[in-house]
Amino acid sequence: MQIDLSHPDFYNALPLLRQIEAAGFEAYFVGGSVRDALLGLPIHDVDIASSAYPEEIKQIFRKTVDTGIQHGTVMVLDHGTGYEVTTFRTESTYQDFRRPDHVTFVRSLEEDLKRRDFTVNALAVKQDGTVVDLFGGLDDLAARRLVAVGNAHDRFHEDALRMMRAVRFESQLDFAIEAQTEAAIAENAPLLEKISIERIASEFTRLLLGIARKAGVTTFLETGLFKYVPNLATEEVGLRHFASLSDAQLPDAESAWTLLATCLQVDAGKMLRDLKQANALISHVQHATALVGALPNATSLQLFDAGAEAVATAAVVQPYRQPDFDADGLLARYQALPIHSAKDLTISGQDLIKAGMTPGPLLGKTLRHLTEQVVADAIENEPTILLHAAFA
Ligand SMILES: Nc1ccn([C@@H]2O[C@H](COP(=O)(O)OP(=O)(O)OP(=O)(O)O)[C@@H](O)[C@H]2O)c(=O)n1
Repeated sequence: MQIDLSHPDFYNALPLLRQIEAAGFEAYFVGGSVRDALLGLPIHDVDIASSAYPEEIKQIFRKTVDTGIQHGTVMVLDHGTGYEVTTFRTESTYQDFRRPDHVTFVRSLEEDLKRRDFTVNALAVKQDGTVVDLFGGLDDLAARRLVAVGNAHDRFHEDALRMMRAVRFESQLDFAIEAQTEAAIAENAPLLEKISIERIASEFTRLLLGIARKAGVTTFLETGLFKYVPNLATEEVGLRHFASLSDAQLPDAESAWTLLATCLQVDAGKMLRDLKQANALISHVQHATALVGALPNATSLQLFDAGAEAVATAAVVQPYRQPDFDADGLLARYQALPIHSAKDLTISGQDLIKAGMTPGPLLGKTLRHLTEQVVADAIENEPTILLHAAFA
């Protein structure tokens, strides 16, 4: 089987593979880019695996950076682009079920491929485009099947995150997880407790954004993986409800978490803080969740307080909960608000002080009160009217 390597990400890296070969070593494209190219999907980073040891790679190329040399990865700089070249390796002791404690470099491609997670991720491509398929990955790709390489229990004991990767790939690629692999996930699900929350949450977010979200969430439930994720462990009913909604793909993490939080009826802020998500995401989802909870009869003030981003997210999310919801109408209502920020008031705190108000809590309260009245269209956003209302 040959693969077309005309995609610029592969094509531009071909001289590197040739140079490694010319020095007497093997070099292949491996991992997700090979899988995605064969599926006709856009590819991201190309990974190169080689029989050359890191020190040998550094001798072959003039410009290199030691990005992860203890794990065998050296970045080769070529015309301003960096390519990660990783030495074939095996991992021998796996005490924390997360990262290999000990990496052993090997010269054999087979040794390297057999420690990878799934057969579709264990394909290698030579510089002439020949696909090396030692574990049936091509058949599994064609059948859209996710199968652990070798013994599934061993693969999940080596790295328990792979169980989350399985449900993520199920959703992202619309693959089915093969029965023995799925049974091994159900059996080993408690190992997830050893994995950092950030890594679990990152895979879960990708699951939420996949094209087969319903299937991914269902397997996440059926295998019991959910029991080992903070805040989701007690939410089986809400997760089932979530899985029953429209399967249309969600556009971004904000809408995904907002839809989930409203289905689970949990405090979105707490859930996302516990899952160690970024503050910007937490704040966005908190506002959007509050608004979605108030729809379809949200007041102008609720729209104003939610803000543009959260209103846009609510307009995306609500139709999943209520298919006949008028999302455009919601956006139009927001656009039609007299102001969109307290800064849009035609007077400022300084103006109130100049007019005789003492700086302090009353000033803030007054500005808020004026904002509320303008948003509700009770008074006009006009300086003399606002000043009059402030001292009324
Ligand atoms: N827990 C893991 C992570 C990665 N891999 C192997 O390392 C490759 C690269 O991993 P990564 O870049 O994390 O994921 P991809 O499979 O490339 O998928 P994506 O780019 O969609 O994350 C995988 O294809 C797989 O062969 C693995 O065996 N076990």
